[in-house]
Amino acid sequence: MVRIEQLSKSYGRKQALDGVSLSFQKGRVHGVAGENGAGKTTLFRCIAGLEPYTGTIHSEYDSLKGHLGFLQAEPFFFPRITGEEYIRLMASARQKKIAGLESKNLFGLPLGQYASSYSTGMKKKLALTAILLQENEVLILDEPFSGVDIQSNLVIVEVISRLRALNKTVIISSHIFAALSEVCDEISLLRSGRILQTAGRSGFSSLEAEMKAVTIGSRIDQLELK
Ligand SMILES: Nc1ncnc2c1ncn2[C@@H]1O[C@H](COP(=O)(O)OP(=O)(O)OP(=O)(O)O)[C@@H](O)[C@H]1O
Repeated sequence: MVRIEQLSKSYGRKQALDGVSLSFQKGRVHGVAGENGAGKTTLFRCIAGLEPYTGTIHSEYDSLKGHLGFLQAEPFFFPRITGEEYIRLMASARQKKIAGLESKNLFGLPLGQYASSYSTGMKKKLALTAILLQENEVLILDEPFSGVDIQSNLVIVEVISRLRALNKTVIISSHIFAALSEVCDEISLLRSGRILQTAGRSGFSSLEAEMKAVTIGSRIDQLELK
C-alpha cells in the first residue's frame, strides 16, 4: 500500500502538483487520467523518489524505492549496453540473478543488441521486462500501451492482470480511456495538478462522460467540420 498526502511540487513558478492525496492498495490497479500537462508524470516521479516535493508518501517499506519499478513513458538507455546487460544490471540492483533469461524474454527482444538501437516500442518492452524480472511489489507504469504494437499491448494487459492476482500495487497512466477502464479497479482524474475525482469500476462511464463534456464541450461543433 502506498498513501500520499498533500503532495505538492513546483518547477520554478509552475505548480505541477497541488495538494494531491491518494491511496494505492495492494492487489489493485489504480489508473491516473488527465490531459497533457496535468501532472501525471510529475506525480509518478515524486512517488518514485526522482523529484523533491512537499507532502508525505507513506508505504509499508523502509525504502519504497527498493520495492518500486517505474516504467517511464520514454525509457532512456545509455549507449553500448545490450538488452541482456540492462536486464541483468536492473536485476543485480535488487540482488537477483536471472537464470534462463531466454525463456523470460516475454516480448522476444533481440537481447544481444544495444538497447539504444532499439525502436521506441522495443525500448519500452525492454524496460518493462526488466522491472518485471526485478519482482517489485509496487509498479508504476507511465503510458505502458503507447508506442507498443497491438500484440504486445495484449501481453501487457495480461501482465497487469497477473500483477493484480499476485497482490502487487499497480499505478498506471494512459491517454486512452478504454485502455485504463479495461485494466483498472479505480481511476483518478488529475487536472492542473489536482485530483478532481476518483471513481471505481461502476463510476467509469460517468467519469468518461464528464471528461468528454468538459474537454470537448462545443469545440468540435464550432470547428464546423465539412
Ligand atoms: N522538468 C520540468 N521543468 C519545468 N516544468 C516541468 C518539468 N516537468 C514538467 N513540467 C511542467 O509540469 C506540468 C506537469 O507536467 P507532467 O509531465 O507531469 O504532465 P503529464 O500529465 O505527465 O503530461 P503528458 O500527458 O503530456 O505526459 C506541465 O505544466 C509541465 O510543463
